[in-house]
Amino acid sequence: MKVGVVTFPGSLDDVDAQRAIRLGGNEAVALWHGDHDLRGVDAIVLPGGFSYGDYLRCGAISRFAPVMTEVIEAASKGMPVLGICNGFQILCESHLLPGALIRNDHRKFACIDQRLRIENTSTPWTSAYAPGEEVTIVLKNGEGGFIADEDTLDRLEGEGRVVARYLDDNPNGSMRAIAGITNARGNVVGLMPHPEHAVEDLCGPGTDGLGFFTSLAAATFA
Ligand SMILES: NC(=O)CC[C@H](N)C(=O)O
Repeated sequence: MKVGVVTFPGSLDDVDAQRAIRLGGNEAVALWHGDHDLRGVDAIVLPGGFSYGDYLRCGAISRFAPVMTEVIEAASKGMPVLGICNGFQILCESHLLPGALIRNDHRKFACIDQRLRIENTSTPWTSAYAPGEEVTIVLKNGEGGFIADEDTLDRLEGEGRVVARYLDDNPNGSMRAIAGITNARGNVVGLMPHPEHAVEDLCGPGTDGLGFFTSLAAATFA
């Protein structure tokens, strides 16, 4: 599978995402925020970082990058898209996912190894996990508090669209301890923690994040 990773000005984790994609058995393709085509990729990762310096709100300017027109169109046709942290913020700003990410409730940047439960294993990004599997991956954000109105939260829960939930302490005040969600079709996933930083034993908290990238290699979709 060819997986494009979009680099925006201020992206930080694009190279780590490319490496994780390769370790997961896929080919990584570098895409630039100013691109007008997706170079034949089968899936897309919007990586973490501080795109456009987080000005206005995290992800608010990136949403208008030229490449996002193509990403939004491809996502609406079913292409798998994973937004990690800043990428999750961009997906919410683009309205590919509901809700918003706001400043952490404790007002500090959080950087920790975070325990999560994977609750939806039917997406192309999470099928390698067992339902309810508990994993530990890195979390690092300043605006990671997931919020949505009660109806939206109930719909996400009712339709099984909460992909991952925080265990132990809620690190940023996210409503219902939500760490990741998917769209109604299940192809677009936003995740606040960083699976691409937990793919090798040499560094980080083990390899629990690798499943996000091996899932994709095994996925078949229309
Ligand atoms: N690690 C990240 O992608 C951080 C995203 C964003 N800059 C924040 O602080 O919330």
